[in-house]
Amino acid sequence: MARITLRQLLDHAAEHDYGVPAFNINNMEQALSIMAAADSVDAPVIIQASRGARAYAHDVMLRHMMDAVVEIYPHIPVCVHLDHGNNPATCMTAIQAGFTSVMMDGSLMEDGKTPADWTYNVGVTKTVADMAHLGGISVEGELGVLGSLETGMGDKEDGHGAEGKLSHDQLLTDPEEAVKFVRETKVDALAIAMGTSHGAYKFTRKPDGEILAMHVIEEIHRRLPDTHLVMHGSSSVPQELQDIINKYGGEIPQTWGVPVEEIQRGIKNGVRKINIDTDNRMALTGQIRRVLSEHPGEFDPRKYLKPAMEAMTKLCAERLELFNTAGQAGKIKPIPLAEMAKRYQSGELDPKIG
Ligand SMILES: O=C(CO)COP(=O)(O)O
Ligand SMILES: O=C[C@H](O)COP(=O)(O)O
Ligand SMILES: [Zn+2]
Ligand SMILES: [Zn+2]
Repeated sequence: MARITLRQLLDHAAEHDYGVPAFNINNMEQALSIMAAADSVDAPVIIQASRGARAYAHDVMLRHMMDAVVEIYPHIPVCVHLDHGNNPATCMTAIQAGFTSVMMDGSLMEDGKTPADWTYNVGVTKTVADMAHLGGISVEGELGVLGSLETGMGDKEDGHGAEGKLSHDQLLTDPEEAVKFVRETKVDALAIAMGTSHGAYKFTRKPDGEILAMHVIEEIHRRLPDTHLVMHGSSSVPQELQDIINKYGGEIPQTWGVPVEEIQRGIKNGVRKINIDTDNRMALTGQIRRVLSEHPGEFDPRKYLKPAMEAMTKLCAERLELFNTAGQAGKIKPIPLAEMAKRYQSGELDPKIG
């Protein structure tokens, strides 16, 4: 039994100064690629599924897939997390499907596109935290709206994300409000906005402090040193993956992601969960394009999916190494949900705010 809660995993990461990538999955190939990477470097992992992934794969399939990976790799702690839950019901059904952690993203309304106000966000997030903690399940909240500081636009690319132009204030989490938010909701982890966005088109140039506001993370960490921070939209969009896709018929305009050094700087400042989806999508697509273009007669999916999985495994293993997640799996013994529930009840896991 190696399923672990987000809270236990991030507490361990904070204690030992590392970060944990949260990789998105939609199918078996992605799940197996992540696990092969985690196994190769002895790292715990967070596997997350969005609402879109749940609709694509079906909750029953996801549940059995997660059972399968913990059975295949019993020594690897796996946190199964809901990415961007849009309302309390979505979070509750994820818990029923075996997720050990949920994100209640109250930065946007239920429609996933209208920026929400403070009262709404605190209300839904606290509701989910109160309920989930009774069962020992962890909760991530979000304060601030993800979007580009270059254009003021939210990210619509993945079907969720703010619509219309956002103000600078909305795009940068306010450190004072972050303290209040964590105190009122008792979330286990806090996603913050500081210029990253989902998808491949994050920045039109290599980001500096103007458009990737790492100083906001440092400021929040100073005020909330015991809160686990989450960076969304943290794909690096490596040049070589853009190149390979374009070499084999793709058309990805030149773009920049979040440099790994910036994520490492975040990890020194309380970032414990780093969300990565796009990089893996690109790693898979690059190899599928290459194989189909080099071997146009090929029609056995394994012939292109296997190299695709290898590329994804390589990318995941690199991130696990660079975030210092590697080598930590063997040091963690997952705490059962019932025991986590007792710890929440006792107040032991309440946010520590000075
Ligand atoms: O934040 C993410 C999922 O919640 C994924 O971000 P990327 O699109 O940068 O991979
Ligand atoms: O938002 C985060 C992930 O990139 C998931 O994207 P998705 O909603 O297209 O599954
Ligand atoms: Zn997304
Ligand atoms: Zn996200």
